[in-house]
Amino acid sequence: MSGDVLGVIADDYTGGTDVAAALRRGGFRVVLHFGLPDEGWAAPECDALVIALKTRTTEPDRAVEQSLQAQRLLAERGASRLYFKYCSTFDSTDEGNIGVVADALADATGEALTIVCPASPEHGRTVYQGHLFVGDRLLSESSMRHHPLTPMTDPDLVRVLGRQTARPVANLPLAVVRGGAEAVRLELDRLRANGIRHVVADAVIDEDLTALARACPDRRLLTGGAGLAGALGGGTRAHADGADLPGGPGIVLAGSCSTTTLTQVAGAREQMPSLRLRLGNEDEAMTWLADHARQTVMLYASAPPEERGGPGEAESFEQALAALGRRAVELGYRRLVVAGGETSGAVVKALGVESVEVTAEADRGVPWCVSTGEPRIALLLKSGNFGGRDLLSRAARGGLR
Ligand SMILES: Nc1ncnc2c1ncn2[C@@H]1O[C@H](COP(=O)(O)OP(=O)(O)OP(=O)(O)O)[C@@H](O)[C@H]1O
Ligand SMILES: O=C(O)[C@@H](O)C(=O)CO
Repeated sequence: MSGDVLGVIADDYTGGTDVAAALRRGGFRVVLHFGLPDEGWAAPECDALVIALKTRTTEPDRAVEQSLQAQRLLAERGASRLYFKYCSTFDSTDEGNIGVVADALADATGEALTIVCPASPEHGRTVYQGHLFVGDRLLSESSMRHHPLTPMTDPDLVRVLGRQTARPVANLPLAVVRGGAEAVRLELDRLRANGIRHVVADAVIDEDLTALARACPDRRLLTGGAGLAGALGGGTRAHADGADLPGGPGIVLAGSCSTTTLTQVAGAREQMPSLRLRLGNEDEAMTWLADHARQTVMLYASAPPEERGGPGEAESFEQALAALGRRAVELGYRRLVVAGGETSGAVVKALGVESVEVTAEADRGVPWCVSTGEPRIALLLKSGNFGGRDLLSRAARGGLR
């Protein structure tokens, strides 16, 4: 692989598929790798190479180390520009990891100033006066304030990031963004001359992201959600059609307990045989799966708060769903729909899938990923908060948008 490749480092697996989908929509041919590739990995020909890590909630030092390793691997594979993708709800804590990783990547790429732009208008994430909104609520008034690992209780991203880095942070106001690419470029030059390292950019509609992207054609490092990444391609949609998915029945494995996923699980239960996984019925679930192996089915652990086990059970559910995923492939399933970021990480690891080609989306930000190795497996890894009510049932049958 050679030439002008965009390198992307995502801080979780479903975030990796989200940014890959946005890039594909923006006209890039995208290859996605789950976890750090081996040194000798020969990346397939592509315009954007995404390495999805699981660094969102790890120790900051570990997140930095892995991100730097990914940066080096991407640079060696022709990536002249780098994009650091984190959550559109800026999931992080005062200890990290967005600030520390962005600093390390800026130092490694020799970039003096970075854009910080989690806005994804298509998902209702907008930034105004440096404040992040989820729909019509400030971040701190959204359900993210109750997130178990990264509770977001401060909507002012200049302040939030200021606690994660010792380097100066400033806001790029919407008035400047609306002035267009040249106005943005001049203001970024001024901020850089004043020693600013991180610029939290306001963006409310897709055109704001386009202006930001146009202002930064040569920046070696940009950071943000899927929205800004998608804008980098200029939206030519050159690679945005169709998907050649393997046939046969599909299987849904749901471990996300978000409100969106619970609604989707309820929808899928009306459409296909399903079994709820509880700790203790794993063997029964394996037998049930084998008995239904010619049908499109769903196995789910997803449950509302009052029916959930404690946090100590989360890992057990992930492992149980991962084992069921592996068994499903042995039984001949070639389309797997997985709900939840952590759950997706466990399933992907159990399957041994590393590199995938990113193809058409089943819903906004939820693309089909087809393994490049054998057997050819199609995976739909769904972020907890993404997708309409019918997504799981539709996707299990190979549906596209
Ligand atoms: N009934 C249950 N009781 C306790 N924990 C559960 C139960 N069902 C699922 N879990 C766990 O809840 C966690 C859900 O996290 P996961 O990242 O998969 O979903 P999410 O947070 O909704 O997705 P995303 O990170 O994409 O927004 C997993 O660790 C899963 O094993
Ligand atoms: O940016 C988002 O909201 C998603 O891609 C994500 O990172 C979910 O974990």
